[in-house]
Amino acid sequence: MNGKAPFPLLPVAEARARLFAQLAPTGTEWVPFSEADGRVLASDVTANRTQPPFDASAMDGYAVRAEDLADLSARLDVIGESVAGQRFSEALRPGTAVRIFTGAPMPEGADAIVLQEDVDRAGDVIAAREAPASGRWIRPAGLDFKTGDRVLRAGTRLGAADVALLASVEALSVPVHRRPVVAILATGDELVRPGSPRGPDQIVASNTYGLAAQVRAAGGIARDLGIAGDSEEALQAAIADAAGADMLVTLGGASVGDRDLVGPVLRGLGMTLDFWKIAMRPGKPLMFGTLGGMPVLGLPGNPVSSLVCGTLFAGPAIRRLAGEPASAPATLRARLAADLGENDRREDYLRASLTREEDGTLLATPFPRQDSSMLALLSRADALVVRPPHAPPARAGEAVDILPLRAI
Ligand SMILES: Nc1nc2c(c(=O)[nH]1)N[C@H]1C(S)=C(S)[C@@H](COP(=O)(O)OP(=O)(O)OC[C@H]3O[C@@H](n4cnc5c(N)ncnc54)[C@H](O)[C@@H]3O)O[C@H]1N2
Ligand code: MOO
Repeated sequence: MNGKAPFPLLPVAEARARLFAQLAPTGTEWVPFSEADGRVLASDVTANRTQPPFDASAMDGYAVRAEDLADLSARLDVIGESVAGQRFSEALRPGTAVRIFTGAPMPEGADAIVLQEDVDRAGDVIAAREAPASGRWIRPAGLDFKTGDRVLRAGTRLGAADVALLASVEALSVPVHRRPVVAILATGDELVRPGSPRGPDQIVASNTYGLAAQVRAAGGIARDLGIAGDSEEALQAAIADAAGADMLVTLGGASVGDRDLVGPVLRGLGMTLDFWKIAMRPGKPLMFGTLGGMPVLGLPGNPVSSLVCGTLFAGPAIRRLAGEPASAPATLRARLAADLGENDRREDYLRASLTREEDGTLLATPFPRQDSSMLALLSRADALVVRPPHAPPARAGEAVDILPLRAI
């Protein structure tokens, strides 16, 4: 040690709060409801109709007056039929029943359904084996929603059920946030695109593609700015191509080496630096600032560091730009399958596999190697085990927070 105090590192949660503080959702556009899945609502949606629009049967059977069947020796005359799409137009008189099917309107005067399985029918006369209570198997008008009900909230990312609901409430077009355009710039003289000729000391660039996948998963549009060499001129020219994007993500050149020029060049172009270096492993050299109002996130170049920072910062930032609420990725609880040593001052995100015990408990096995260059290991990981700064040694069996990386 040279005796100097270590460079202060910003806690992960504080870094994310500072990032969110600079992000505003994109503007609004209208899309047909049928193309709205994956988009984020810019306004609440209210129902333009009532569902069901009438009291409806929930079962196939007979619409009756419950009081007529209080005595099971009663016989009821079947006087007609109500089907979905065509109601029985008369009212039910005492001592009568109407054949009815699921979803069909209840005839006036009927207050219960008796299931067809509970009925003996001879010609047009029925006897019930079960006495239905008043209201049984009836869906009252408006059970699902009524005209004017708020059925979806602004900030909701629309899924399959939501799109079906939009159809049902006849919200024929809906206001959604524009998909944020995220410019991605890889940096480094050593990098070449996959499939391109390369020299013996060159590396295939991979981070752009992982980041682009994360951008799309978060609802954004990835704009690939290519690879800039490690010179001020190359970086300046490439950064100019980010004009008009909603966010710029740079990859690599974020650390302290002589060729780590991304921060200095951005600051030279007028970027206001918000933070650089956070208490996280991998991902310590993460940088964030704003350039002419555009948020700029500088991710470290190590492939695992890039993608873990993408998961923890870029993804949530893009979701926020796309109109979702500001929130950290959700963690789950799991039990450790192995002992872990004491942690240092950086919040640790350990690549791990997941299995389930017989009772359903998740069991996380951190990989023995955690080098932030090892993409094959990240691809094999099911989750990241989160270890707070200065966590004491942990024993196998202890509960820990995990961040799932794939559906479990
Ligand atoms: N003296 C110190 N050295 C380093 C420190 C430090 O604090 N002091 N921090 C280390 C940490 S932690 C990280 S993380 C790295 C990150 O450095 P950079 O962001 O400057 O990344 P590069 O040097 O540009 O690249 C690192 C590594 O990753 C490869 N790389 C870069 N971009 C891509 C890409 N688009 N696709 C695939 N691979 C990429 C690059 O070739 C290097 O091998 O710094 C440590 N050093
Ligand atoms: O943060 Mo670096 O990502 O430890 O390798």
